[in-house]
Amino acid sequence: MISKIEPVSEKLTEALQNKIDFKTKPLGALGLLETVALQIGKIQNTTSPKITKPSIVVFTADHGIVNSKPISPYPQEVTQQMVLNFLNGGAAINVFCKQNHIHLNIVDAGVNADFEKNNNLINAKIAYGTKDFSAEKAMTNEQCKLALKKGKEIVNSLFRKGCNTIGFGEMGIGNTSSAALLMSYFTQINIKNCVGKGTGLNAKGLQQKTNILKEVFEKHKTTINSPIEALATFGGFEIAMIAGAILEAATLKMTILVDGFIVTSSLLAANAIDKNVLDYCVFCHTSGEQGHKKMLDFLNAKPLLNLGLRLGEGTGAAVAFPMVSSAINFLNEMATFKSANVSEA
Ligand SMILES: Cc1cc2ncn([C@H]3O[C@H](COP(=O)(O)O)[C@@H](O)[C@H]3O)c2cc1C
Ligand SMILES: O=C(O)c1cccnc1
Repeated sequence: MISKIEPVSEKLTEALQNKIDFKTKPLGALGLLETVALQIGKIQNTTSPKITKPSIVVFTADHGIVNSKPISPYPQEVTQQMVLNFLNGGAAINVFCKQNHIHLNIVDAGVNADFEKNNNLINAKIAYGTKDFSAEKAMTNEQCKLALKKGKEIVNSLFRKGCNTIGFGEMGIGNTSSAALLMSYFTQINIKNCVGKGTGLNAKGLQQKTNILKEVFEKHKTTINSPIEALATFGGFEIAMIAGAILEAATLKMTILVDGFIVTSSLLAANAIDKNVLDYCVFCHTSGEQGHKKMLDFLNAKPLLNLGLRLGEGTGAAVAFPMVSSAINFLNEMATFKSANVSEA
């Protein structure tokens, strides 16, 4: 695949670093906020970056494996019920987006239900859930490519409406299993070290899930020859759509707010397609799902927060957003030693 994502420009790196260093504070004293300010300055290729129309898009879909194997404590219908909860404003992501003035969009990427027409729900349904990957590939390569394309189109449309900062979230009962399989494939970490408790399995349930996913991984691993085939084999529609969304956001030089375990599994696929994508990623938090820290280490990422969140929906991105705003604001608004008449070291 030809790289469409340009690496960030280094043209203003020195000017940005000087601007950061001349602010009225000890050198480096704003820690990771300085790293984020420098990164977004490079992404936007300006020493005065701005956040415009910050948005989070939650992609939702169902997983065939849920109805055949005990990999999640919750039943499949929770996915569709949560979509209605998102539309009614009652989920965690609704609360945090409202609090932080982030535009929220919900996408049906492949939920096993039909929804009444709703202006707040984008219909990008590929199918009524994926196939059961313990028996066959979760989706065809064509469905996977379609999911990537729809993810790209959704981001492109938000970009055209003025959004330059975007986070992604997901909802899909069973999707920590897909994410663990993708993690093992892309990082080469043994599947047993990728599987976690998800929505809250006990020790016995975790052992069961691990055994099931080990078998699934062994069944398919030799038939996968590309990142797209990995996504198609292990699913789900929301994860593939987020991978397409991430690739488009980076192509358009948007700042990407990376959420937790599931979204980072999409990023692993996007990174395998085009590693320049990482230049555009701000890592928002370390999820409580045990594999996430290892994913982040694989990507050399230093996330902003570690709150023990293990929810998904984009909540880590929404909660970290004010910190990203702080990074932009100190860069644009703080006085310099000279302007404020403060003595330098
Ligand atoms: C009520 C509820 C709300 C959620 N919001 C996000 N998830 C999260 O949990 C699911 C993945 O965990 P597993 O693989 O164990 O099923 C995903 O839907 C994810 O977004 C939720 C899960 C539940 C139950
Ligand atoms: O970190 C996540 O994205 C996550 C963790 C557990 C359950 N659902 C999502």
